[in-house]
Amino acid sequence: MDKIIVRGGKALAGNVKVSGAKNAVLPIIAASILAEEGTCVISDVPALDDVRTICDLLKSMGISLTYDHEVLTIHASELTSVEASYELVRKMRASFLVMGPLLARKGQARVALPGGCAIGTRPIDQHLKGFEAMGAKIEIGQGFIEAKADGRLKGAKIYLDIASVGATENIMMAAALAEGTTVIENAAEEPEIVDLANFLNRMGAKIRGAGTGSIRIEGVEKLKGCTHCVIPDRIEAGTFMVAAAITGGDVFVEGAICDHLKSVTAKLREMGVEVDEQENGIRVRRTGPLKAVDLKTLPYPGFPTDMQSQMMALLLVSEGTSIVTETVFENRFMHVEEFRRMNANIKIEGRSAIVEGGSKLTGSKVAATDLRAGAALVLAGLVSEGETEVTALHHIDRGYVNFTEKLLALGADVERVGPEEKKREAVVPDTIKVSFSPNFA
Ligand SMILES: CC(=O)N[C@H]1[C@@H](OP(=O)(O)OP(=O)(O)OC[C@H]2O[C@@H](n3ccc(=O)[nH]c3=O)[C@H](O)[C@@H]2O)O[C@H](CO)[C@@H](O)[C@@H]1O
Ligand SMILES: C=C(OP(=O)(O)O)C(=O)O
Repeated sequence: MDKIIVRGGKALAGNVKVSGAKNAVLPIIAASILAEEGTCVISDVPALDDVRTICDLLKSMGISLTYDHEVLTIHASELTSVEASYELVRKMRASFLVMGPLLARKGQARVALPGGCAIGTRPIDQHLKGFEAMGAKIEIGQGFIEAKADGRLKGAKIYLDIASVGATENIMMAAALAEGTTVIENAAEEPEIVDLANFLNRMGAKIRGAGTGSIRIEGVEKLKGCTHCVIPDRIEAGTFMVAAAITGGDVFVEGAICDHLKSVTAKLREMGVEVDEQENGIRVRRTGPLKAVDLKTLPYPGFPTDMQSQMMALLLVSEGTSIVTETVFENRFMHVEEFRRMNANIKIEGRSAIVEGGSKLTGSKVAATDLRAGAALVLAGLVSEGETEVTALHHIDRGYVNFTEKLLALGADVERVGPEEKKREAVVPDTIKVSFSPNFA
């Protein structure tokens, strides 16, 4: 079993380059299924386990893919199967995003039920409601969801009860090939939705309003391959912003898009951290003490749930009491128990965690309970006394490219050890560009 070993006490300094966004690239790869002709060439594709999983899923459907220097080439015309297996959907819930494209292109799809995960039950009722409104018949049985359309899907007006990111994406992809116009109201507004809409429009779709609560999609008859560059990962960027702040460091997060990180920037500034928004990235510096602040997770442009645990690590070393309220996922406080092993003083009251700052964190053996929790434990380790060992790294590998190598290059005392590490073939070049051989072929 691999582990990350962190020895606390080093202030991070230097330049770190942000990789392409996991949550943008996954729906984009799913959307490539819609291309009946031509090739999709997607650049800045991060070498993540989740990317491998969705590529394996497309391969299992007869689609061929190649990956070289962060460029993924997809030939989706060869689509032969409309099924997504339990093994692949179980590994990663975003696999469910193939349902909309399959249904739109082939008129049918059979996708394993995604189920819940550590952070919540995560139902898919809004996705299904959208497909049904477009005329699909949905059946659930034997652990699968089967959807069938009689001919093309029909454009519809769909109001989402929750501004779900995944439902907005799945419906948008399905509607791209539907007959007539679809309007999604109370749509999610995340930057990843905009990136997906840009990709679809390059394929020939007619989508307007992505990034607002109302998206209008005029269905077209055919979509074809295109080229696209994925947006930088705002959550990875935010994680390194916190790494700079927690260690009292000075880090330039290269490639971070300031607009995508406004809520994180605002909270860091409230805490007394210097954040300098530049054209090609964000510089984060901290010289003084940190003030406690309250925060509440919300859909974009609110504070992202995917930054909640990293921010909690930072609040642990601030002066005073902070209240962190999680409104997006009902069970996203699993990291609290792990932080407590490091001497953190946190109380949970319903959907809020009362974080007492100022305790001296001590290194300990802890386990990642989800992707962001794993990153947050490493961040806490950077300022803990002694050695912290973080296990269950498969969570971190889902969403961070070369996490330890990037921290190491910023001066952290961190190493990854174990049998998996040997297989990863990671190289750490001067510039910390990706350096991974995922071998998708
Ligand atoms: C691959 C990807 O992009 N993952 C992101 C995406 O997940 P994901 O797309 O799964 O998140 P959603 O926006 O759908 O979920 C938000 C809330 O809506 C609920 N819900 C969702 C769909 C539905 O049909 N019914 C329903 O009740 C969920 O249980 C959750 O409580 O957005 C989340 C919220 O920003 C992020 O934390 C995830 O990192
Ligand atoms: C919750 C996350 O991802 P997913 O939706 O893929 O589980 C995340 O990226 O923090």
